[in-house]
Amino acid sequence: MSYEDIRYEIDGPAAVIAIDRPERYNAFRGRTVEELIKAFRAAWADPQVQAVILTATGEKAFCTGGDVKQRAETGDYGPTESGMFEIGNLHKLIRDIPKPVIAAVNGIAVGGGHVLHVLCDVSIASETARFGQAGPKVGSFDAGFGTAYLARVVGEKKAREIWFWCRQYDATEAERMGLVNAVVPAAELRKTALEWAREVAEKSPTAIRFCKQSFNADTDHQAGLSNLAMSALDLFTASPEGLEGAIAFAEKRKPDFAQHVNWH
Ligand SMILES: CC(C)(COP(=O)(O)OP(=O)(O)OC[C@H]1O[C@@H](n2cnc3c(N)ncnc32)[C@H](O)[C@@H]1OP(=O)(O)O)[C@@H](O)C(=O)NCCC(=O)NCCSC(=O)c1cc(O)c2ccccc2c1O
Repeated sequence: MSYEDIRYEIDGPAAVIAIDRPERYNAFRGRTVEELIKAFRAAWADPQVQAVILTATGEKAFCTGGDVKQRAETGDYGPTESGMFEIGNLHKLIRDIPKPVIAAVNGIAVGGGHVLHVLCDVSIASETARFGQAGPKVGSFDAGFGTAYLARVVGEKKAREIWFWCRQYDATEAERMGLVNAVVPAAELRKTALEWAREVAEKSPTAIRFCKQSFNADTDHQAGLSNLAMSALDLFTASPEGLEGAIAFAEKRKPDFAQHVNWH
């Protein structure tokens, strides 16, 4: 399978999936999401693969969510083979693949990119990583799992702070709030993620599968919430208020949301 926006390789018992758009801080467009889905499905089907590592190329960014420049240009996240923007299906796949998914967060994880690492089973961060949500700054919101599951991870108060204030948190703060499992020097990130993959690969795959499905069962109702949020997002990101956020980002200016205040 050939990929343009990601890299896929097998390293020992692990499939390493890396988002490869460093010039856009590894933001995803529709094609990126489609390729990630293909890669996760390939990893699911491959009996040699006992764990998946999700990471990205370069030292700056893990993933900065939706490609805001693309959205400012075309009003959407660009063309795909299927004709659909399947981010909701990618979220479900990361949860449903019956193998542990390890996020190796090599840089900034923001917006929809932050949601991706939150959905992974465990997250290992480089000391240089930064974390946060950005939707309300750019006229978007990656709700569903992005809000409800985050609240399960860090608690309601912290999740609301993260979403409403759109601040950034360094790796030490992320570890303190239970958002990541370990923090390592940048140069040791891939080695550490592979060590975790090798260690978990020695365990019973069937026990792991049942454990993962059992953890998921408790929050699977959030998939319905995610469907609803994605439908709402389709409408909101194409609205004048949504577009103002994306266009302001592309024009490197502060968005003017004041004209859209409407509490009725
Ligand atoms: C991530 C930053 C905080 C980094 O700031 P910093 O100052 O370190 O770096 P720069 O701002 O100079 O960025 C360097 C370079 O990268 C480009 N870039 C960064 N992020 C993106 C991006 N998301 N899309 C496109 N390009 C990006 C940036 O323009 C610079 O390029 P130059 O050519 O100018 O050098 C900061 O960059 C930042 O705040 N980025 C935006 C983060 C963001 O708003 N992300 C999108 C949130 S919305 C979202 O993720 C989303 C998710 C979904 O699942 C959806 C589902 C359905 C519909 C919509 C969805 C959706 O919108």
